[in-house]
Amino acid sequence: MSAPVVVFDLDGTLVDTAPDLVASLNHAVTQAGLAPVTYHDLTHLVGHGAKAMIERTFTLRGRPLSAHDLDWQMKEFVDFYHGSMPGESIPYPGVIAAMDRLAEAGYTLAVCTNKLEMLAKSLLEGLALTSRFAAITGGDTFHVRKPDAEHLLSTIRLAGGAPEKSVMIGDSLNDILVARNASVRSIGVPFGYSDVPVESLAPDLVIRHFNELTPELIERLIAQA
Ligand SMILES: O=C(O)COP(=O)(O)O
Ligand SMILES: [Mg+2]
Repeated sequence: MSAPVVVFDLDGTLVDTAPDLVASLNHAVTQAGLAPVTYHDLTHLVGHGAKAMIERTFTLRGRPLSAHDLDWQMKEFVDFYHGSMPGESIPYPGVIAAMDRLAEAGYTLAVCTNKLEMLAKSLLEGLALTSRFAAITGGDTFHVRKPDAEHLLSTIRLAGGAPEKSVMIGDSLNDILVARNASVRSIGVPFGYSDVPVESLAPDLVIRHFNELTPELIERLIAQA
């Protein structure tokens, strides 16, 4: 019988990556003459991977972006971001202790992010978190990514778990949608980068702080499935 699996979104859920995302995005777009973006802009830019974040920035600034320039921007962004890791990114308050509690209770942990897998793995390595996860998947690991159910289902499968005994924890629409599409229970967190209140995304549950994330909470959520 497989252990319950708790799947974490990365940006805005497991780790506060905003300062480094803003710095790396601005490193790229300001070279094309765009005015830098702010932390506040990020809530409208993050969640669909680096390519979408760059495209959205050019749209925000009313500037065209050719396929060639997008490739150049992606290289500038990825090289700068990868080179600066782990930078100022820090795990959210209480999440390390929560993962300790879940692991001690025999739970399996995984990461399912739309960040490029290479960047996600490099960041988690830089934060010495890699060994905690049975699976780490990015927006480019499979042929689909969140909110496509297959991204989450494949992550759970890779972690050796079962969807009906899994919970997805995330900060944005893609996370709650991917869980719903995969018939997996979902927990929303309000401190990430969503452009709407996480409650409005109708997760199965909202926790205000990772101190609330306990094996008992997960058991209750899975039992309701
Ligand atoms: O890279 C992004 O757009 C963010 O991805 P995530 O919130 O799924 O971790
Ligand atoms: Mg997120």
